[in-house]
Amino acid sequence: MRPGIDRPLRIGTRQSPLAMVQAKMAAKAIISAQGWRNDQVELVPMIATGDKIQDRALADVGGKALWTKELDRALAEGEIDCAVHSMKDVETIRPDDFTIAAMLERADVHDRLIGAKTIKDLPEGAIVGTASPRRKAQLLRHRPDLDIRLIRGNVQTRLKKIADGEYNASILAAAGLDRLDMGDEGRKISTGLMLPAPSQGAIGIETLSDAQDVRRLLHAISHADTFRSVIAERTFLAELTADCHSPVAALARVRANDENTSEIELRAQILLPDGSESVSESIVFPVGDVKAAANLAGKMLGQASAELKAVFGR
Ligand SMILES: NCc1[nH]cc(CCC(=O)O)c1CC(=O)O
Repeated sequence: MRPGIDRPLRIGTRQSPLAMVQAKMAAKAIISAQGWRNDQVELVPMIATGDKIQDRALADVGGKALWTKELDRALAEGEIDCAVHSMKDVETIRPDDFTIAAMLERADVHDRLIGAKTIKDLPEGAIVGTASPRRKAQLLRHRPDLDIRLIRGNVQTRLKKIADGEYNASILAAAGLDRLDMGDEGRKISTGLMLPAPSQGAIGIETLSDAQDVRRLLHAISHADTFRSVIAERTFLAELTADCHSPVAALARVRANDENTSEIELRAQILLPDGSESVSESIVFPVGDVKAAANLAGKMLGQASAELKAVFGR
């Protein structure tokens, strides 16, 4: 049975509005690359554990696995042929029998501030809602006076909480807002002020390592520069042994150098959770130099205080 030919290709996704849009983007890319009819693919929406928990920071409950566990099970048991993920929510270390076979071209990597024009413009002591240790630490680094409080829920819920005055402001990924047709919401925060999370803005599609036919379908739609950049960011993250408690930012991009060969620029930041210390570095290395991103992590930890090292278990 060839998926897509003898039966529909089953694409697993979370059920949240953002996940559904992203899965449809992946489906569309496969359909157009193969010249298929719409009914040759089928979306299989599933509820992730993380979607049911709204009152605690996910980092305190079980981290990124909350987003992938149910889809992982469905993939392993053959209920779906592939799973679409926000790469930002995918653990750095994945089961060996799974392969991230494609990434769609990365969207806007920036974070957006909702509820104020700039971080500077926020009133003294303003309440900013976020569940991200990275955004919290970065905000406090610029504005130690801010009152950072936990906010959960999907994008629509968060916007409502700000409109209702429960929070003065919040920060959301531009990619998610744009994909939900809420591109007018908020103001872009520069990457110099707020470097994004590793993998932000990237959509990945995972399948079983031995599913050669599905891997071929996915390979045909993969955006090579996005793939390389995100792998560099994830290599950096893995070397830090960071988890979702850890305030870490990383952003890579592929660019051409003077000799017209491709190189990767990787910028990264690690912080203490209260923003009182941060180490920022960047490197440029040839595409294919897989060790370089890992080396950057070692170099940055070398510059960190004992307290900051301890955040990464050193
Ligand atoms: N952690 C939740 C999450 N995972 C991916 C996105 C946005 C889409 C993306 O980064 O690709 C978001 C929401 C947010 O951070 O605002």
